[in-house]
Amino acid sequence: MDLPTRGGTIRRQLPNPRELRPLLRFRPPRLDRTRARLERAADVGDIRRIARRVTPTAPFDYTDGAANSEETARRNRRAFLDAELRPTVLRDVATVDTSTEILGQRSELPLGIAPTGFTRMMHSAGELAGARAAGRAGIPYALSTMGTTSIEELAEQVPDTRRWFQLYTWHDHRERARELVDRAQAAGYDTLLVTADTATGGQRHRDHRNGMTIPPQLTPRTLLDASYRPRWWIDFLTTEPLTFATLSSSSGDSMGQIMKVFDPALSWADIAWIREAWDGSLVIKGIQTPQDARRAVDTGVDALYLSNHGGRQLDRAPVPLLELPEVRRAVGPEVPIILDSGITSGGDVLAALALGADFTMIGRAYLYGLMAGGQQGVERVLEILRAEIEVGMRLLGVRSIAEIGPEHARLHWREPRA
Ligand SMILES: Cc1cc2nc3c(=O)[nH]c(=O)nc-3n(C[C@H](O)[C@H](O)[C@H](O)COP(=O)(O)O)c2cc1C
Ligand SMILES: O=C(O)C(=O)c1ccccc1
Repeated sequence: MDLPTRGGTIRRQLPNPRELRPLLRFRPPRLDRTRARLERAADVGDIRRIARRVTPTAPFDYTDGAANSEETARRNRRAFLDAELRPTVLRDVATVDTSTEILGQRSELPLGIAPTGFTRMMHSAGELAGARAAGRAGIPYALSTMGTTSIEELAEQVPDTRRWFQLYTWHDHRERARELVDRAQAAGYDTLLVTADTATGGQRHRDHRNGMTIPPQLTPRTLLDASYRPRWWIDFLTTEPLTFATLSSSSGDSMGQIMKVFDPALSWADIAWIREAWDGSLVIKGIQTPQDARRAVDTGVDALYLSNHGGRQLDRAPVPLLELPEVRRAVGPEVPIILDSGITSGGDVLAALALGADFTMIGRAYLYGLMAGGQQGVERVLEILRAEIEVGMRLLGVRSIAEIGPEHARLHWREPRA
């Protein structure tokens, strides 16, 4: 074959068939299909598509969905996409350091794994997979009160991962909250996140429509779905039944019933006794306005966690990224701010840091990885985000997380029309 080039042509020799023979004898080792699929995924969106293919509709929708109109989850994403990243060029970014410090300890990335309930329903590897992947990446992992691995087992199995514990309190069961706090303390969790945006459960319409129950059940309705995803069901039915970090049992309850367990009477007065009961760092998760941010600081928390629960609670709630600059102004430069809701890329993380956050968390992004490929899937998500953060830092012209400042992002890529 002759290829035209500027200087003339290059004659390409066709190979002698005899030389091809050794190639034909070569048998590639059987590739691990999951790993190959994960490797081909370029971003978290690709990982989500794999997750959707291999996970039954009900658990996928529980994870992917949000409250009511789901508009809050869309706004969370839109705010990140509308943010503009503003480079400072010619800064010698030959070496960049993605690590930072949060609540007194180093984290290799400005990012942690957010607490999620029912994690062994997304994939049988569940919380242990998330915590192991976090440990390998050198970032913190938060266990939910509604997790499906006990406080003690997680600590025992994954002792080297930095562990945070997220607290939900139950109606009429305040003493149980105290017991959980004591257990988390005894098991070496260093930070307590008290979730404040869950006075009651959000209304998740996808769960209602799917007739979702905990645990998922094989009904005529789910059988067809199961025929497309037999691997998930085999896995689910042959591994340890769902037990909870803290609940005694759950047997076929609908999401609507489960959402009734939350304690609507939880108030600011409770933060004071929790502060007394807990020796480690204390964080209120689910702060959504500058006013509440100031109030939280006044009660003596160690950090604020700005979150609308990924749009899963109050529909049309404020978008954390959009509130962030005003919250930062309200509380001053010293109070650490952790932010989540809508983060799916390294660029999202950098935008949050530039606009005033110190640290970020991911919920769905890591769960897509978990559904797509267990621990390997979470590791792939963290690797994708790590690479995006590193490339993003170089292109922004910063060598360290501390160098990221307000000059590096604007909330809207063009001024909103007047
Ligand atoms: C499936 C799922 C379960 C969750 N369970 C909890 C929980 O038990 N406790 C809690 O405080 N937040 C929970 N969250 C909220 C996350 O901690 C986090 O705030 C949210 O996922 C962030 O938004 P993102 O998914 O867009 O990253 C859950 C989120 C998801 C997606
Ligand atoms: O789904 C959630 O967002 C959540 O916080 C939760 C977790 C477990 C049970 C109920 C709600």
